[in-house]
Amino acid sequence: MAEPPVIIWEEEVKSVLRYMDLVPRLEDALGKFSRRDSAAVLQPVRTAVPLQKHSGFMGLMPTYMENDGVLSTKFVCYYNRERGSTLPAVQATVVLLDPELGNVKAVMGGEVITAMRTAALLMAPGAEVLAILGTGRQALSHFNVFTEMFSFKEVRVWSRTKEEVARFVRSAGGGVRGCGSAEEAVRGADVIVTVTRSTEPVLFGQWVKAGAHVAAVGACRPDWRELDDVLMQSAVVYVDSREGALSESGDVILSGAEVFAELGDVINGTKPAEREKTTVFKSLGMGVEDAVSAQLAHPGGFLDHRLKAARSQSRTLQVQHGAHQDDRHRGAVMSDLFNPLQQEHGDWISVHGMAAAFLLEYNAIKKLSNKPGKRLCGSHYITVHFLLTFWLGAVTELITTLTASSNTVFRPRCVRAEHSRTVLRSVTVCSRGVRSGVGTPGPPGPVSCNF
Ligand SMILES: NC(=O)C1=CN([C@@H]2O[C@H](COP(=O)(O)OP(=O)(O)OC[C@H]3O[C@@H](n4cnc5c(N)ncnc54)[C@H](O)[C@@H]3O)[C@@H](O)[C@H]2O)C=CC1
Ligand SMILES: O=C([O-])C1=[NH+]CCC1
Repeated sequence: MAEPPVIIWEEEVKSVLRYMDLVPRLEDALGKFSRRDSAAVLQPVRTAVPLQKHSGFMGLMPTYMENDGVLSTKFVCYYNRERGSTLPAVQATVVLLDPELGNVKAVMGGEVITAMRTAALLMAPGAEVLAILGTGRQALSHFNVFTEMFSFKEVRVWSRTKEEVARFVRSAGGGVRGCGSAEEAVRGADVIVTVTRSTEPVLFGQWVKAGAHVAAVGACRPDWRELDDVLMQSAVVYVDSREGALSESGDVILSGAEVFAELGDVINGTKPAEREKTTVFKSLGMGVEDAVSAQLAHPGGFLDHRLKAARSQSRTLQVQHGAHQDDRHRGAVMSDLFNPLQQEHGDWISVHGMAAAFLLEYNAIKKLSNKPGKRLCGSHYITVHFLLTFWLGAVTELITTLTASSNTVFRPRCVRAEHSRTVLRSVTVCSRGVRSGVGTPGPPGPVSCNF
């Protein structure tokens, strides 16, 4: 008998998903998609059911990743709202199924997934000025990921009303310049993100600096536009899916622009990233992006430990969002390395590790001291004590941690959180250097680091 489906609310998804985990998986998924290997990714073009009365669509986005055993679909409703409307433009739910039995395993809030996986595709290392047109949900997720991964000298934002701009500047927590016109925002910008609900162009080629990168995220219907013909025809155009762009993107279809490549082609190295030229990435969103995001966040998935921790109101949330800002990256790296490290009582485990270390040390010193003519005292004793405590402490703590979080009888029931927030911190810092090959913290490589 299949288990009943688990419901995972938006707040839970939010506390589990992090760009550090998402980015490499999206990169992998886009690469697989562009290889058109049906056992890797099977993803038909989104089916859009018109919701005439409400000026919207319901999109159905099924995806099957046979090799990875992932079957999912997203239901997403997206709207062309009236001016001044405060209703959301996008509402989404992701459903994960068991590909063998066909039962629903999890029903998950899809809005955080949609916001994060869309923003995570748009990276621009080396760029100095970022301009965002639009101040809604996607605008904020793009701002968050860009400023988390890169350091822009200037971030500008424009929207249709001063109030919206002011609200965005407030919610972004400073470091953003509100602009009075779209032109003012984009002139001279290295990266421009269009995240509006507009159905007419809001960005014009004559404003765009040569060599800039434009990420066009809105305009997801064949008769909706965000970019004008001049820009579309003069830029090198990248898309997420060729089939998708040719059936859904007004910017591509109505401008007659040629699609140069999919992002996955660039990831696979089969098409170049034309860094010197003006580039447009026309994003429409793909089911496979939702599938890998949902797979990460669902029970039993790679981040299961975080989900459990989030559900039991663990301290994980404090590590992620709270006082320990610098632990955000470390925490993610830690979970990459030792996943699934699941200690809610990390300190409890650390104490056991330390106790084991002291026992070993006691025995070692006793043995040394018992050798005839080799009695330890004074500075020798202190040196041996220090070395043994340090190394044995680190090693035994790690072994205790791994054992306690393993799927064996040695794992105590109470063990649920990510790691000790005090004693294990030294190990966390070390592990970061080991993984990245460098000693200093830093973000991972971006998905489309190519622009
Ligand atoms: N490519 C993708 O994967 C995805 C695309 N989208 C699309 O991104 C766009 C933004 O989505 P959200 O941020 O969720 O919407 P939202 O409603 O939160 O924000 C929309 C923003 O666009 C502005 N806007 C609305 N009409 C405008 C117009 N005529 N001219 C200029 N600005 C206008 C609003 O003032 C607001 O700042 C939508 O078109 C949505 O369909 C959303 C999710 C994923
Ligand atoms: O991929 C997605 O979820 C969407 N694309 C356009 C609106 C929603």
